Amino acid sequence: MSANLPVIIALDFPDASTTLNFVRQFPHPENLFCKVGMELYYREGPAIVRDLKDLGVQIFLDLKLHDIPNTVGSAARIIGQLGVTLTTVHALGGSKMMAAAKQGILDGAAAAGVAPAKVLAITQLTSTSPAALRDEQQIATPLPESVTHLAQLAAQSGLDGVVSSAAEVAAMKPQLSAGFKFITPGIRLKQNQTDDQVRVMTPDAARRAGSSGIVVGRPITQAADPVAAYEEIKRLWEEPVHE
Ligand SMILES: O=c1ccn([C@@H]2O[C@H](COP(=O)(O)O)[C@@H](O)[C@H]2O)c(=O)[nH]1
Repeated sequence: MSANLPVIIALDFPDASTTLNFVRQFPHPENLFCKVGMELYYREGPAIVRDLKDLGVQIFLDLKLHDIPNTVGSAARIIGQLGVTLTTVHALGGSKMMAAAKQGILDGAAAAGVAPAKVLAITQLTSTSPAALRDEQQIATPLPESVTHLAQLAAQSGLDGVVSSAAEVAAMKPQLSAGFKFITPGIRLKQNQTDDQVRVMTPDAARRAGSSGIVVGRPITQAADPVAAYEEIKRLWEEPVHE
């Protein structure tokens, strides 16, 4: 996996046929990196991962596991067999749960003879505002510090990176080792509506902040011309950073 990943398209669609028709409109599906989330996976199961892999698509399976360590470890063992590139657990599940997830992925991958997925910790969802963190979760720590703390916990638990808003990356990156991944959803172009996202950034600002990869759903999937929207976001993401 290179230092900067391609734009990851969130395939938040209700079923396989809608998803595969969407992917097939791209001239080179084999160059795509796509995210399969709960909606699609709960409907279609591992078959959708196989179908996308058959088109050459690289997969981020974003199921955000969050349960007791034994349950997460067992589920991760199954995910590990699928041969996906990235997968997620919630950092708030704790260090034992994260370590169990990582071990489960390694065990599953070894059993299936595939490369193990990198395991990312969800820190604070990009739809969470500082006010919600304080008033709903009753976490008094400021949001960027909470994200940095959870990223350090994820690293100590053996995980490969985190999911956060790009807005937190510049502050936490110096405190984590080289190679640790910062994958950032909540990406919007200036003309896009923010929808339910709160901590948003443009693709070029995310790149300058140090994101390793951006995840983009509705600005591409709901665009009048998804291929053109993808190409524009990719152009901004890949724009050289001038120091
Ligand atoms: O903190 C998080 C973690 C995951 N996501 C996922 O990313 C995409 C974003 O979709 P948009 O349509 O671009 O808003 C979606 O699949 C989420 O489940 C996130 O947004 N924030």
